[in-house]
This record gives sequence, C-alpha cells and structure tokens, in this order.
Amino acid sequence: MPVASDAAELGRESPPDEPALPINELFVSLQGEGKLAGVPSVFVRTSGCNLRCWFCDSYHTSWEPTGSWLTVEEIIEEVEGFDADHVVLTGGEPMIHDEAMSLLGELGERGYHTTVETNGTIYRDAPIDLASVSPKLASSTPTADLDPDGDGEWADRHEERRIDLGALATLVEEYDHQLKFVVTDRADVTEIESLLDRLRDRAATAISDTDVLLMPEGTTREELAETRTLTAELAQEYGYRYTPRLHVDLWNDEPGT
Ligand SMILES: C[S@@+](CC[C@H](N)C(=O)[O-])C[C@H]1O[C@@H](n2cnc3c(N)ncnc32)[C@H](O)[C@@H]1O
Ligand SMILES: Nc1nc2[nH]cc(C(=O)O)c2c(=O)[nH]1
Ligand code: SF4
Ligand SMILES: [Mg+2]
Repeated sequence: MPVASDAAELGRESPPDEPALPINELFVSLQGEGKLAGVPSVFVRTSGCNLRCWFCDSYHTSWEPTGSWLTVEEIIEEVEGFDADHVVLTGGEPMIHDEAMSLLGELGERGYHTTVETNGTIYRDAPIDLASVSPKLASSTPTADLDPDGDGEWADRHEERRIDLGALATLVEEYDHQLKFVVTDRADVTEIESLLDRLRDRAATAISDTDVLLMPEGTTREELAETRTLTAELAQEYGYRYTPRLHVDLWNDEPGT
C-alpha cells in the first residue's frame, strides 16, 4: 500500500525564511502513468497551478489550492525516509515555483532519479531526468458547463495559457521527455496531431512517436472504464503509446496513491 506523510502536520501555514514549497501531499506509491509506470516512487505534490483543467484530479492544488509550507531541507528528509530511488515532483504545476529548482538540485546531488510532471507552459533549467509533459488540449478548458467551481470564469485565461510552443520546444530539446495527452474523445487526436506538427517544426530535436502517450481521462475506475478502450484504440490507430492510470486501477481515487 502507498504510505503518506501528513504534509499538513509536517509543515506550517505561512512560508518560512528558508527556501520552501507549499506541499499538498508527500507519499510513496508506484508511478501510475507513463514510461516508468510500475516503478516505486516518492511523490512530492506542490500546491498552486497556472491552469484550471475542468477534469483536474488534484482539485486541492488547482481549483482550491491547499498546502502546508515545508522547507526544501524538510522535504528531502521526508523523501529520504521512504525506500525509493525515484522521485516524482508534481502538483498543481511544480514549475511555477522557483524553489522547486533547488529541490531538484538537492535530489539530483543525492542520486535520485527525478521526474517532473508538468503542463508544459513553463521551461526552467534544472536537473530533471524525465520531463513528463502533459500539454493541455481544448477539451480541458473549463467552459461554463464543465466548470467544477463556478460559471466558466477561468475559461479564457486557461485557453490563452494552455499552450506555449516555445516552452514545449525547449522542454523536449533539453530533457528526456514524454508527451502525455489526456484523451476525452476522438476529436482530441486531431488536435494532438496538429500540435505535434507545429512542435516538430519548432523544436531542434526530433520527437519520436514512442514518446507520445495517450492517457484516458478519468479519476475513478468507473470513469476510466468509459474512456480507456477508445484511448487504446486511438493509440493503435495513430501509432502512439497508450498509458494506463495504474494507481486508479489499483486504489481508485484514494488520496496519497
Ligand atoms: C494533476 S497533474 C499535475 C502536473 C501538471 N499540472 C500537469 O497537468 O501535467 C498530473 C497528471 O495528471 C493528469 N490528469 C489530471 N487530471 C486527470 C484526469 N481527470 N484524467 C486523466 N489524467 C489526468 C495530468 O494531465 C498530468 O499528466
Ligand atoms: N501513483 C501515481 N502516479 C502518478 N503519476 C503522476 C501522478 C501525478 O499526479 O502527477 C501520479 C499520482 O498521483 N499517483
Ligand atoms: S494543469 Fe495539471 S494541476 Fe493544473 S489544473 Fe490541469 S491537471 Fe490540474
Ligand atoms: Mg495524479
């Protein structure tokens, strides 16, 4: 079973003087998504995001950001208390935080393999072993009918911000990467194809289809049951990779998994 440290108990309500991050969750589990699915990993989940996907499975980091401030040193201590050599920095959007870079530096120095889960709107230079980039498609936009929290107030801002071709190009140029797209229906693949065309024109590095992963949308087993078959068939049809959401299959929507 995954094991969590209670971030609320470990941290403090306001930022201390030392380098620190607002942490929503810190736990050990199996990487559930992408190329490293199945690998025991410590997850450090920061709070706060520059986007508002309607389907966000981490509502308390985006729509209602909740967290407790831990210093980078305290985070490292917690990570070292778990028996895993892979660390996944996620959120929310971890790249909005300056101090995420010093955390990655400290982890790199200690020999950890680092994955950063990011929406791809921000590039930063840091010791990242795998940039797990999940660019957000039009189907993620919180229009009035899909908004979990209001009446579509975030839709325009989300739409303007969700793709930054320059940031995406630099991320794929500088880091080992995977491009992990959340699929809600068939129309998403048309947008993925045209985004990849634009990105391949822009980036100085080749982007391999084996680094493009289609992931079914869904935060529960029941929701995934509705989306996974179509997503897998689209991956086969277009020659991309399919990624499961192992943690949802195993532990449904339990926090800290
Ligand atoms: C919560 S996000 C945090 C990292 C970053 N903000 C991002 O979106 O990539 C972590 C991963 O979960 C995916 N995700 C979020 N909600 C999802 C849902 N309802 N179904 C499938 N994947 C989801 C995101 O696309 C991303 O790959
Ligand atoms: N087990 C597990 N694997 C994951 N891979 C990416 C996750 C994330 O929320 O970024 C995640 C997560 O929340 N849990
Ligand atoms: S970008 Fe990531 S954290 Fe932000 S709202 Fe979308 S899925 Fe949630
Ligand atoms: Mg998750």
